[in-house]
Amino acid sequence: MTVALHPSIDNGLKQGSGSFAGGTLACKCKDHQVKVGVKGDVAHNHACGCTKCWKPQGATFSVVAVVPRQNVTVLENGDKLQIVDPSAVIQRHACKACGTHMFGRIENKNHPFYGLDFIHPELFQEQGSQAPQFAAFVSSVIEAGVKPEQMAGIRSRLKEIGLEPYDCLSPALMDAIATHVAKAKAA
Ligand SMILES: N[C@@H](CCC(=O)N[C@@H](CS)C(=O)NCC(=O)O)C(=O)O
Ligand SMILES: [Zn+2]
Ligand SMILES: [Zn+2]
Repeated sequence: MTVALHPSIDNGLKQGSGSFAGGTLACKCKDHQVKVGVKGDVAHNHACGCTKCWKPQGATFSVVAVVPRQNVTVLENGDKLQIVDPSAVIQRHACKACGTHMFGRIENKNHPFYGLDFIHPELFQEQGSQAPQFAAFVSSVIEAGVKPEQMAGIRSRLKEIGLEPYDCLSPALMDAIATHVAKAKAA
């Protein structure tokens, strides 16, 4: 049996159009959906295995990407949003009714990723946003109940669909974090 990772990637990656102009994220409620507008395409889209990122029922990974925070606007039913964990680095704004995380925001101005919001591209009503590029925090799925002996199968399935598995972030993002830290230390 094929390992199920996430419904939007289990049948292979759907490549982005390369010219995605942005769109609207909608929560899973049947009515009074929370809607969030996003300008432009996403970046660093990836599968995340951590326990904090929102994933649909039955998924092992979330699919999450970043956009500039100034490109994110709550359009409808913002009164249904609440912050899941105000003490977390990423403040995830979720729909109180259906639990879907609509955007995650970093408020610490000294954080390497300050200025970027985290969103789940599967919630776009439109097609064509950037495809996932890699898998992050892969070992963390064990914290959510995956057995260690399942990990070889999970990593090999991720590679098969074209997502290099990392147990933290991708080298590009780890380099960006280290560069930020080095500059802060030098200042
Ligand atoms: N092993 C931990 C890792 C959590 C973690 O560090 N997640 C990353 C990727 S989303 C992060 O940047 N978290 C910051 C936060 O959740 O606020 C878990 O699965 O809960
Ligand atoms: Zn909802
Ligand atoms: Zn995560």
